Amino acid sequence: MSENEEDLPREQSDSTKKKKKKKEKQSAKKKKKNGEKDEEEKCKEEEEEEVKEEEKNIEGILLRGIFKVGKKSHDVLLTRTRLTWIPIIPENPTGETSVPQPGVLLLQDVYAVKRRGRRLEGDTLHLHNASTEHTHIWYNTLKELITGPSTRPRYLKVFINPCSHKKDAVHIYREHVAPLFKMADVRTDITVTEKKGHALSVMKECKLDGYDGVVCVGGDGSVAELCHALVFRAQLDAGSPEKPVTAVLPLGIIPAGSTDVVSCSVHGVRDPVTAALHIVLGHLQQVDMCSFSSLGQLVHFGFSAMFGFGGQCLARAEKKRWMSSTRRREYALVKTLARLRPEDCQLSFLPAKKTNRDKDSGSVDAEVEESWTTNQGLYLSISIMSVPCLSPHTPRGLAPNTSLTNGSAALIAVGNTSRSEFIKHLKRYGSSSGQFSFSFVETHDVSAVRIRPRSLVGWPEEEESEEEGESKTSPIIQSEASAFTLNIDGELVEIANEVLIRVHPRLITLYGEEVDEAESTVSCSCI
Ligand SMILES: Nc1ncnc2c1ncn2[C@@H]1O[C@H](COP(=O)(O)OP(=O)(O)OP(=O)(O)O)[C@@H](O)[C@H]1O
Repeated sequence: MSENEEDLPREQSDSTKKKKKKKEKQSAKKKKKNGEKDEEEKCKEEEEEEVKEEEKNIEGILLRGIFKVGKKSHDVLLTRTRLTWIPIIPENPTGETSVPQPGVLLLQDVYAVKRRGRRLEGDTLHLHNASTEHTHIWYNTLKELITGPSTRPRYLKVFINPCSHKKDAVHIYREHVAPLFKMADVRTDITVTEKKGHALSVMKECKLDGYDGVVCVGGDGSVAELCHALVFRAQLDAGSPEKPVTAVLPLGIIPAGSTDVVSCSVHGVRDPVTAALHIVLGHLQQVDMCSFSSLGQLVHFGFSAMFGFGGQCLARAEKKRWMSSTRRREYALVKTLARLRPEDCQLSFLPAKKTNRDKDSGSVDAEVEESWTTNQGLYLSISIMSVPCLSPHTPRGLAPNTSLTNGSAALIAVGNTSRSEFIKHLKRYGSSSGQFSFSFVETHDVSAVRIRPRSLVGWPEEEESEEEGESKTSPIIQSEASAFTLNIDGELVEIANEVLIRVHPRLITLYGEEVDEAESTVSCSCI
């Protein structure tokens, strides 16, 4: 349990204020003339409501007792919604008495937390009483109140990717998360994944009935796999191969990767404790997702896709899996910039305002008329993002103009330009402003995007030979004109022919909340 300092409402001073307010209203009422009947009636109604509220507060006391908080005795009161402890101050021989300041804890915060900016931290309030019987009654009543009907999970399916980033996901879970789950009485069923696709295959078949949510401990790749798995499973269960179906279970993300974009977008920080506390407290946030399909076949569900620079960077990084993730990323960034080349493609999009979304069904199929805008040309980068994609590198996000639940995605298309201008554009993401104020950058709020590369040529010959002898686990980038690569939520995905991306409002629920900005803890010095 803890004391939430920011939320400390003062019950006593509240009621004094209410009485004062009541008196003021009564005297104001006396001054009123006969013609002001409406005003008078309104006052009367408000007054009655206040009296009712006060009565409710008094009646609502479930338990009352004397406990030691620290070294001092306190009068402790428990109602359905709060725990209040008022210091018992002995009367002063001079007759002067100071007004005791009560402490108040809202039960919605128990297992309770303190906020430090975006970070959530556990805190403890010890109530001491010598009587075992007395403390048991308090313990059981509190437990009953806290675990009553709420969005707090009681049983979670947990997936841990032991190979994420620094290979410390298991340690992060054991050290920072498991103790919080245990204290909050949350049971878990843990799978430590053995290979790529393991979480998806478990999710396709396991019984979901008993779980209140799913938890992913890993990086963006693991999150992408589980988000896809949750929506895909909902689609399977609903027998709806064509229409995406809203995921039944919420997903909690314990960040253990190198960038943790989705986690940052719903927590504002890369902090396993904050993430675990959002789960424990049942903070739910609905989030828009995209479906990626090609020639009528679903390829993936996800939050973001990058074509061109973002795809090329990831492809290079994946070939250097043996490097540390920071070095790998910097290497790929520098090398892709050095060999910057635009993609020749046809880009079509459906502006978001042209659609009549059916938010409840999570579908954009109810479009009034599909009025696509189509451009053909050379693009250095095309990004589609249904979430802002916050990270410590880009605190305001790669797509600051979109939000988690606005039902649309940001399309950011960067046309052909010089390397130096492109670098200027990239650098501005870190400083959070002006990244789109270039003549070669266009942004649109969209509900669908179609990309058709004109020629699917892959990498030039010289690069193929240079990358020889790399990790066997690297995704293969085909050099024949049969597929092109997309970076979908940090995962390399090959797509034959064209790709169609559609936004599906509120397709998934994540544990967390909408945040404007991520805590910036790193800076990239390589460009
Ligand atoms: N035991 C495993 N061995 C190898 N790969 C795994 C294993 N378990 C899961 N994976 C896969 O590893 C991929 C990358 O995982 P994840 O994103 O968690 O780590 P990361 O790539 O190091 O982190 P980041 O994306 O933040 O850099 C995912 O596609 C996941 O499916």
